[in-house]
Amino acid sequence: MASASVPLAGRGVRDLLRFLRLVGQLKRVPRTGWVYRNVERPESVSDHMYRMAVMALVTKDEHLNKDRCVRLALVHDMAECIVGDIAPADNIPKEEKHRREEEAMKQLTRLLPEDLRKELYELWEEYETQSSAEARFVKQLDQCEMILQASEYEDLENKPGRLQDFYDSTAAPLPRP
Ligand SMILES: Nc1nc2c(ncn2[C@H]2C[C@H](O)[C@@H](COP(=O)(O)O)O2)c(=O)[nH]1
Ligand SMILES: [Mn+2]
Repeated sequence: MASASVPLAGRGVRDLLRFLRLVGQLKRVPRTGWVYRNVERPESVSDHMYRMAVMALVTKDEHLNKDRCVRLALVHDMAECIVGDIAPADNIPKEEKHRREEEAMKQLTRLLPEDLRKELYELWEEYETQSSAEARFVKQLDQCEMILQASEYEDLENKPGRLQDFYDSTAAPLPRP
């Protein structure tokens, strides 16, 4: 929350609450990939980002700034509270997906004080442009979290292999061990 030493004025509080209510919508955005495969009670986008943040938290790699990885994980899909969860099957051109998400991040962060606006927008941009080792690692966590979730759904349904395409699409050799 905003610094206790500099309490937000009336409008600032209202805007912060608007921001938090928008972000709260992520709890109710189901992950499209599972919806399309008729998974029962599919996880939400916030469920996905939460476990990615935990995965980053338990990472041991002295070459990475772990705190930055946790922050990147928590912000990377934040735009989906406005744009929704666009899956490859939606066939939305990546330029259009980027335009929608960029506009959503501007709309979201506009509700924050300048310093926080800059911090969150730059985190999102770093992940979107994959411009750091941390961002590239978090992208791998994104894929790892998805296939871990796929395996859990297969176990829950006792249907091994039903979600094989989620594994196949991430099969490209990960550049990190
Ligand atoms: N059927 C597939 N769906 C996929 C695949 N890769 C991602 N997805 C889904 C998962 C999410 O619902 C959505 C986007 O995920 P992000 O975390 O990138 O926002 O698309 C896949 O290979 N097959
Ligand atoms: Mn994601």
